[in-house]
Amino acid sequence: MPRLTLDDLYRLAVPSDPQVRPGGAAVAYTLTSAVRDGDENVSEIWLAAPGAEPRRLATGTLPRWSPDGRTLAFVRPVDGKPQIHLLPMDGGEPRVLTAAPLGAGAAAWSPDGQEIAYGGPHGAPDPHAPVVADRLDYKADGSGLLRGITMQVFVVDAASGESRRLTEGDYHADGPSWSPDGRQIVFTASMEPDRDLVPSGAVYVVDASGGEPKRLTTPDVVCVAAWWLDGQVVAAALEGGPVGHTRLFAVGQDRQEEIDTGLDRNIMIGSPAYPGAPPRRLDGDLVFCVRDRGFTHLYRLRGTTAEKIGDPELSVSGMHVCDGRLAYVAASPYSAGEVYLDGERLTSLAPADLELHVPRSRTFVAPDGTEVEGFLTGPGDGGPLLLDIHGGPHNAWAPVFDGVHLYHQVLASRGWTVLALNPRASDGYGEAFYTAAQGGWGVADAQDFHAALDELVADGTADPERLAVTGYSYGGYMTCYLTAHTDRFKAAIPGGIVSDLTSMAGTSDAGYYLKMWECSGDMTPQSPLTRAGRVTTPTLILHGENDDRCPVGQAEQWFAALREREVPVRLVRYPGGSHLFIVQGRPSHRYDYNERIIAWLEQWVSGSQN
Ligand SMILES: CSCC[C@H](NC=O)C(=O)N[C@@H](Cc1ccccc1)C(=O)O
Repeated sequence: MPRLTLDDLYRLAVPSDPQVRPGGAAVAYTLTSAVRDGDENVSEIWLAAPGAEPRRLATGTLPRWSPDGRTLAFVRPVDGKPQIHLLPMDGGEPRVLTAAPLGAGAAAWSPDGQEIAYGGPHGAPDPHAPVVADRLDYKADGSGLLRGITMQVFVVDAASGESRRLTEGDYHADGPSWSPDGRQIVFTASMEPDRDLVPSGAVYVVDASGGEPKRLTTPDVVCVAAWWLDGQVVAAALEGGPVGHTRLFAVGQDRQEEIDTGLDRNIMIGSPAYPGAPPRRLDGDLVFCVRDRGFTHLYRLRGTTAEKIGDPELSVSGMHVCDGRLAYVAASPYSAGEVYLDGERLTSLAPADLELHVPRSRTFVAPDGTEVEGFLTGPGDGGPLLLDIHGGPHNAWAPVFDGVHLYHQVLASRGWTVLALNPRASDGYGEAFYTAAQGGWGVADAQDFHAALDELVADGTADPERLAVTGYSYGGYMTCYLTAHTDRFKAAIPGGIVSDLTSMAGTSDAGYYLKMWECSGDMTPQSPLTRAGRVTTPTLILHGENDDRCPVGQAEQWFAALREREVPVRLVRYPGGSHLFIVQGRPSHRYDYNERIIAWLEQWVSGSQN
């Protein structure tokens, strides 16, 4: 069977956001593909049911069923702005419902199906006016300069399309969820004047007809989302600081109580580039996603006991429950994602005509006794090895096929072994592990990479003369950090990089968070630029030009520092690319990113040219 090539990027279709149809054994989901024509990612809404071929319903994203299951709301751009559309399931074309000047988010149906709440941007920005900032949160990766735009909650009449704004103020409010009687809506917002300096986020409740929102949660938790689940408001929140596991809380007036899952695991509610989904009720029990040693698994809380449900070899990226039926999207070593309903697979999206290399788990022990897990893809026969470092630093590699890092598969076919390591600070190994590099970026975790490489060299898995390193974001940071401390790598490819923590702290949209909580204390030993003079490794820097998380100046600084010392270095800038461009960006950029990694390795690592 043939092996994967980079052109398969244009053949992969990845499902997400499954939604169980009320009263029916069917699941709507979004299916996203990269399309060469127009160089765009196209998302469509599909419907899958047991015993039937999945069928395409419409182009769009964020499918949401009306309570009677007869109408499907979804989001699709009109004149460049996302608007909520309604698709009647008994026939007919979708009709556009909202005319939100800056666009609308996912639909939240009222329990009687008469109205829809949604979060959306609000404001009247003038692109030519001077941009005035009084707080640090004046920009956000993916959106750029906010120019006074805030997120607000709106309610639209599902019949007339008449819309009203429910929240108003100099704060961001989002994630509306209706009370079972349809009289109230909860949402999350951070209304503190110094919310850019103090981690904050609370659950508010407001009458659906309007009025002053009332705060429900107390300031000792930072709420990121809330849902009304069977008459109970449940919030996802952090306690005791902004770096740590997300937990679930039962929310009342002026109080919240942690829902004890008994698991030392991070609750995953889902966000761009991170797997997970909002928790749901299944026959009264709470079902939620957690990170679990690289995988994302589903758990069901029966009373006080959380039980893992579903196939532990699958890694879940989305989940939904309705009328006692559980749908999820999950990836395996052979598929970037399939849709399941009550454990039955409804789709066949895997590239079945390709033979994929399957990642193998392996644990390593760092000098201080910390155990770290990694996944090896490729022959492991003493040939070249590429160390790949994930972002976050609190993300994690999963031992499944993904449609982003296609170079893993191509390199494995060309004799490379790829090591995707989950060093300390990765998610899925407990909270102490998650926070183990706070204030010690590089200083604490560099040993994990060296320990793994030492073991793989010692046992003949990798050739010590043909080691290379790559990584994105935190992984780009660590690639710079490692090459500033060792010459063991023959090539390095940092992407979306962090090179200078001092300038990063003042220019990233998360710079203050980085300085105060991730790299607190003396940043000098943590900053790669401190030791740029030590670098000899030929380095290819790949960076999105519109990255507001790790601004392109980070790449420019590293490029200049290496070039002036005559280290072989190349900088590639991706026009319009945000921090997430390798996941969500133009297909041609994603292809190029993969292609350049392979070409740089083959140029600089001897004996690896094919
Ligand atoms: C409060 S969001 C900043 C952290 C975020 N974490 C999850 O991914 C993130 O974007 N991390 C970057 C690296 C980074 C960390 C802290 C501040 C700026 C950038 C990443 O994706 O690795």
